[in-house]
Amino acid sequence: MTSLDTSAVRWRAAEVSAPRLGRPVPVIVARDIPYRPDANRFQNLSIYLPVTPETSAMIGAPVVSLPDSGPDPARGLVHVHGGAWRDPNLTARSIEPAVAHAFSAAGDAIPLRAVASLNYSLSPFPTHPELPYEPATAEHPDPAREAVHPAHVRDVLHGLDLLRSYGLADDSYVLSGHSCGACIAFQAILRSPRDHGLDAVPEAPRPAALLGLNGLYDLPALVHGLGASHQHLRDEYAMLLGHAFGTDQSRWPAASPARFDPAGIGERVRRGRAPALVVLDQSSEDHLVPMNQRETMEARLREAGVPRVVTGHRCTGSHAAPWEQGHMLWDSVQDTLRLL
Ligand SMILES: N[C@@H](CC(=O)c1ccccc1NC=O)C(=O)O
Repeated sequence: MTSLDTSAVRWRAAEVSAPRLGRPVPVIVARDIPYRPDANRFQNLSIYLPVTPETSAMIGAPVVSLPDSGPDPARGLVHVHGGAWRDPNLTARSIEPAVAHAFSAAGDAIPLRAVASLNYSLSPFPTHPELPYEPATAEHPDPAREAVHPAHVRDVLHGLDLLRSYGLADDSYVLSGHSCGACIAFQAILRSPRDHGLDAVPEAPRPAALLGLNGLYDLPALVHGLGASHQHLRDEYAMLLGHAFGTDQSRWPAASPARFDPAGIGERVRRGRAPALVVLDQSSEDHLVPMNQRETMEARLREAGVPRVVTGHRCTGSHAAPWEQGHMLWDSVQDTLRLL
């Protein structure tokens, strides 16, 4: 394997903000660290740290590890953004409002030592209002927007492997995902890298918990089981899932976390590859995702014998509100940390 040298990226001082916070919050950040040797523009991740005397001293230094967690079992958050596998305007930066809330407390009150947010290659989006991309007719090919499953989850597994090399250990972090990002996070943890065709990539560090927010888990049901409230989205979902998973719908169930073999999920929990805690939160006012996505996923996890499957109640309002507002995502993470 080609070795990966990410030391060209350096820690910097920056500010992040959230709609409900009166002023920006200072952070230390390393942006867009590539996790593949010949990374496209989305094969990278960003890491945010609270400002402390130790992290301030890192400004200007190359990124070679996560800061030491010290004696306290402070934890990390790793996030996988949404955007229907296709929206180039929805990136790893969508975690910033939640980071602002997380790091707005003073010093010792901050319960996280680091937040990492992953970008990953996207699928074509020919009908995007400002940035349409259709590989067949594109003037300039853009490999970063031509991913088809399992390319998205492979990217995320490579990103988690880079974080492992930086010191991310088993049980040291919560893995969260919003919308399709929840799908990808669950695909990455509830199955092995080998199941996704990655023989050379080790298992991801085990998250202490998985947190799914307004998540997509059952792909066939997004076309054939939307229910009356979301029925009008049927054609849109058929199109976007066709780009992300291929138009052969017989392949969609095997890619759906809510349809993974329960015995296989149970086995991964017993072998210590999947967490004993999963929190699923779905806004009942979400105009893009019906409640049955969470319900089906929850039922499958219970059937698989995951020790604690908890329904979160922080997500309200629109589909994007949890990350746009930041506080819902952060409250969900805090609830999850309290359950550990
Ligand atoms: N602007 C986004 C909206 C979106 O994220 C989305 C749309 C339909 C169903 C699910 C969505 N998000 C899941 O990641 C898009 O249309 O790609």
